[in-house]
Amino acid sequence: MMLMNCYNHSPATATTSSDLCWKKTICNNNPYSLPLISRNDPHRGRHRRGARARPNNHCPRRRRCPGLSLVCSVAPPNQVESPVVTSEKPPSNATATRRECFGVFCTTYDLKADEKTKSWKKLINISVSGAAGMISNHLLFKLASGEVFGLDQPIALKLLGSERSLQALEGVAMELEDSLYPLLREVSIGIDPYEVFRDAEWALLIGAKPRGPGMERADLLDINGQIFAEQGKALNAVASPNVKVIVVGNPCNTNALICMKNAPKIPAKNFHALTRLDENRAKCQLALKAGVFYDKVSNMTIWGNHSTTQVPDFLNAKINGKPVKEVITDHKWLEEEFTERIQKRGGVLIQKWGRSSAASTAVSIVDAIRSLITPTPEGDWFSSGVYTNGNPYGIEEDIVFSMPCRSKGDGDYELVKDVIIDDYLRQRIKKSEAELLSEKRCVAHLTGEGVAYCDIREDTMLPGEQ
Ligand SMILES: NC(=O)C1=CN([C@@H]2O[C@H](COP(=O)(O)OP(=O)(O)OC[C@H]3O[C@@H](n4cnc5c(N)ncnc54)[C@H](OP(=O)(O)O)[C@@H]3O)[C@@H](O)[C@H]2O)C=CC1
Ligand SMILES: O=C([O-])CC(=O)C(=O)O
Repeated sequence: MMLMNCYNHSPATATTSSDLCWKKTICNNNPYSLPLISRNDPHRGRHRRGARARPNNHCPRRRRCPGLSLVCSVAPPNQVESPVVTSEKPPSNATATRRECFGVFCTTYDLKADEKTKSWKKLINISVSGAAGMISNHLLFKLASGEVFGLDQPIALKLLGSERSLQALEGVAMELEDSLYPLLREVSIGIDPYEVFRDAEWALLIGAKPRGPGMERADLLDINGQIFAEQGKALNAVASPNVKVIVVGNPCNTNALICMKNAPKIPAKNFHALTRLDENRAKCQLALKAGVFYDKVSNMTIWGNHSTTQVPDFLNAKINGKPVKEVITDHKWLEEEFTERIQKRGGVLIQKWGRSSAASTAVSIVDAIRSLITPTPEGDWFSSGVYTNGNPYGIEEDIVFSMPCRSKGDGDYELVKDVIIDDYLRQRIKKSEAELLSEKRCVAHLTGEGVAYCDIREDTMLPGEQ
């Protein structure tokens, strides 16, 4: 084992030289943000592999907190000017290039020197936004445990928060420290996406503003869209060129589109909007109705938007390898009750639980990742919100739409060709398509496609809204 780094202390927590190392993204206007240095630290002066040497006393340079670099002003939702979509890092972030680490994760080890770990794969970087939120609170521990990427895959977690959540983010990082996960080799926290997304191989974009009382869907699209435009630019500038991006924060399909459009260097195919929770919900309800365990339900597609227009496809789904309609003969239930139950499941849960699905969402993010890194079982598929260009179903191009996918386990996917689309399905797919097209018009100012025009007629809902 090689101990390779220095230790810094937060004024609030510094005790002895061998205590935790506290390095965090800091803000000019935050006096708490300049960490003290332990001059007694025996390891002072020995640096982490790949880290830049610091100025003489090891004090990290002050860095500027960029906040949101908005690509356009927030204008009335029906008339907004188009920004220039650029992949350049805004000048205000110019100094923010140093890698961060947190606490015990500032220590690095030579994995190849240890019998138990020398056969492990190369460490991968996973960036997570909204890392202090409810979903992340479940997800991060699953990632760290090895249940997602495997027990021979060491990981680095790079956690993105904001000024408002920085303390909470430290709490999350402390819990990760205290969990002693063998595979978790690095943790860093920060509020600058240009820092946190650096070299990311996976970006799990969870952070988003929830819709407040009286807020129109168009407002939500604009506010969250700006976050995802900024994060797209940051990914474009600093992430691994083949980074896989899973957008969870709502409205996730259009957020994924915005993110993708602002990251022209990253293949469009690499962007996903999470609809796996909807797929899981649909499998559960079909299993319940058929009186079988839910592992008997396969080929479950969610078509369209992660909203109440989504279409859970009972036509192509199977139970014990048979078409659902042969097993569940109450077709009225399938068309009406089942469909609406899935579309509104999130809202019912909020009524019972008082907050939106967090644990099951985290599980579905795990499922979504695993579906991309393990070969899809023969004959089956999974749902993901992906870019429609070149789709074989006649769905309008240039939107992010949930469709059936298969993967060879290499992180990539292909759309499934052999699905049946009848009039019922087509009509409903069209409705979700129309909704996504109108969402796209509302955010044209964020995708670099001109002046936004917002004509959302029905105020459609996220699954969690009623
Ligand atoms: N696709 C899907 O299937 C599902 C999607 N979701 C969506 O996932 C998202 C996160 O849910 P959850 O973790 O429960 O929510 P939480 O409210 O617990 O956390 C959300 C995080 O988003 C960040 N956030 C809040 N407001 C803003 C803002 N104005 N600008 C930037 N970031 C903000 C906050 O992080 P910070 O303070 O660090 O900025 C916060 O930690 C929501 O958008 C939710 O609707 C939820 C369930 C299912
Ligand atoms: O609406 C929300 O925030 C929650 C959500 O997406 C869901 O439960 O599917």
